[in-house]
Amino acid sequence: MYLVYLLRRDLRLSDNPVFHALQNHPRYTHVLPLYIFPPSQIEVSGLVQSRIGAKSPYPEARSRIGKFWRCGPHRAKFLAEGLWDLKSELEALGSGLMMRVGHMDEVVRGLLEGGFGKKVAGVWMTMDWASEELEQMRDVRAIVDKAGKGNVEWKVWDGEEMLIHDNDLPMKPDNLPDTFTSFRKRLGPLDRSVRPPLPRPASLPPLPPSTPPQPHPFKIPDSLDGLIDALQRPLAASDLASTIPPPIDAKSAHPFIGGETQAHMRVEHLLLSGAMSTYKDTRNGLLGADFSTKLSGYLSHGFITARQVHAWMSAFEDAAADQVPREWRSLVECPGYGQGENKGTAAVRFELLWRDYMRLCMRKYGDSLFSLYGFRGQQARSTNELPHRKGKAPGGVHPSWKSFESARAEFKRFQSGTTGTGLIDASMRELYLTGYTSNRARQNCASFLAKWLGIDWRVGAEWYESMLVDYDVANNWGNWQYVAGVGNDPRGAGADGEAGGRRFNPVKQGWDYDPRAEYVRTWVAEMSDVGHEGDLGSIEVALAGWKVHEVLARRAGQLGSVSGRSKEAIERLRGLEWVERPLIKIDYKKRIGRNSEETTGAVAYRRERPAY
Ligand SMILES: Cc1cc2nc3c(=O)[nH]c(=O)nc-3n(C[C@H](O)[C@H](O)[C@H](O)COP(=O)(O)OP(=O)(O)OC[C@H]3O[C@@H](n4cnc5c(N)ncnc54)[C@H](O)[C@@H]3O)c2cc1C
Repeated sequence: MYLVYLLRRDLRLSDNPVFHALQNHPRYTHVLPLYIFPPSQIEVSGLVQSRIGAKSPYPEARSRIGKFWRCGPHRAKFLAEGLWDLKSELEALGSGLMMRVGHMDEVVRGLLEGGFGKKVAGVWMTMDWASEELEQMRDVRAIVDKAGKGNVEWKVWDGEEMLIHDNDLPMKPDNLPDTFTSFRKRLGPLDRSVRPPLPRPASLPPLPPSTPPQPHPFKIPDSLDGLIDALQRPLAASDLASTIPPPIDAKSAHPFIGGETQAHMRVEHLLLSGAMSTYKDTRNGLLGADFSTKLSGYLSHGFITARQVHAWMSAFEDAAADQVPREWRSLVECPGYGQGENKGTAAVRFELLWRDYMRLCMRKYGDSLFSLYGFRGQQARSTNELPHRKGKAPGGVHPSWKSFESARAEFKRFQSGTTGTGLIDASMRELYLTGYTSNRARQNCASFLAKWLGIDWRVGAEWYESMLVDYDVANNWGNWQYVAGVGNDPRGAGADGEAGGRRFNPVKQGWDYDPRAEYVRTWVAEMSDVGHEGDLGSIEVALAGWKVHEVLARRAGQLGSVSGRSKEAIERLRGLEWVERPLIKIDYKKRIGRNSEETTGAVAYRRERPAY
């Protein structure tokens, strides 16, 4: 009796309910773990066999509005690494992983009607609440019912990807409060509500003795490098690559390899190095690998679960060394070991709850996750608020979003990091080049696009979907909505500002979080020398390029006080189109200390307009 286990975002052995249940299973003699590349979500044409005339039968996997690749090169690589890791871990247990291309229901039909004959007695998968994934599940179920003729067990397991299990929530997802704070308050102390993770299986049933081949025209590569190449090759030609000058000496904040093994190593590193304990103080950082956990990519692909992170932090806090993998025993020597929850571990849990909350919002609001007026639009409709009639969009959101069509050129400059606003440009270039950018930078970029440029925020969300290594349906679209003022942010759609609600002033945020313009200098090659000596005038230029003339004029009589390198770097900016003509000039004046503008010490800020 064979079982087919369809994997999606549960690409791990430990804390996996299906693998857990399959140890010594009485019914299934053979199990086929199967990963299917969905051609609408990831471009599969690179997996076509290189024969003359061979062509992918599927349309390109592009986004709805901006027509970007839905899965860009960074995530494609991270996914391939994770699949390869899972494959070798499964092989070590006497099992394996089969990879295929196609619509999930087609592949399952092929196995039930052809490949395995009548030997398949079960098809299992884990739950995923995103709308495309729900549809996939419905389609597979229909095939199992039809082709299985009642003889095939169909089972959908809880994916266990939440920190708090559904059954332990004090409310049903339909009654989820519309603010995170109310949700958090209703949960009570976490320790009682997080279930322990499931152990890694010690053994698994073997693969079926033979597995049907991948149908023509596709071929699954037999090496990790081959798989990465096949997934990245079709994505290669991008006109942005020629627009973004390569940064000098920039190091990715996300140099990590995909997969469960690496995910565990990352948690080990965070605990051993103390980075988990200092997280609260460092989390708004912009540069380096350890200012935040960088667990998002591992969580998004299901290489690790939130409750594993919680459990390992708890083991560290409670001096329960037997609860962590054996190799981590040097944990006992780390500062903070056995001293209970600290500021850092509490803050990580808090963020993991945000993750749960975004998932629950997706369940509550379904497809309005992707609609222009978002959750607020749906809330307004359900309360019979019909503000459109009064010339307003639902929930107080300003209605005049520019469409992608009408704002193509502006969007291109946003994408390529040539807006003229330093923090935004650095982040957009970092995203394109590495697949990662910090939460602080994401908030600013989303606010810049949606609230300052007034462009349809969904195009930004699509671009993030394409570029992010850690793309996650609920987190990405939910956070974009939140910042755009159409999601569950109580201050999101107030009266302030033309586009409605709270918005970040990216120049002020630059001064607050990148006060020496190191982040801008790292990613914006044209700015690499601007401000490197820490003089405030050139930092001002790095953060708000259009200030170049003002700063040079201010210094006309005192240029001797600025070194040649800094002065030349600023002067070189004068001819640059995107510096001279920024997309928008956002006002912010820093109050200059008494000692002169060259002071780099403590500074006071004056708000020119509401900024957060
Ligand atoms: C516009 C925008 C788009 C985003 N898109 C994504 C996305 O596609 N995938 C994604 O995982 N996160 C997304 N986030 C949330 C957040 O920016 C990332 O989770 C975080 O930057 C990842 O880095 P980290 O793992 O070091 O996070 P840490 O700061 O170390 O946080 C720990 C974990 O908590 C969770 N988390 C942290 N912040 C949030 C948040 N605001 N909402 C939900 N969960 C959170 C993540 O799982 C993260 O790994 C987005 C945020 C914004 C503002």
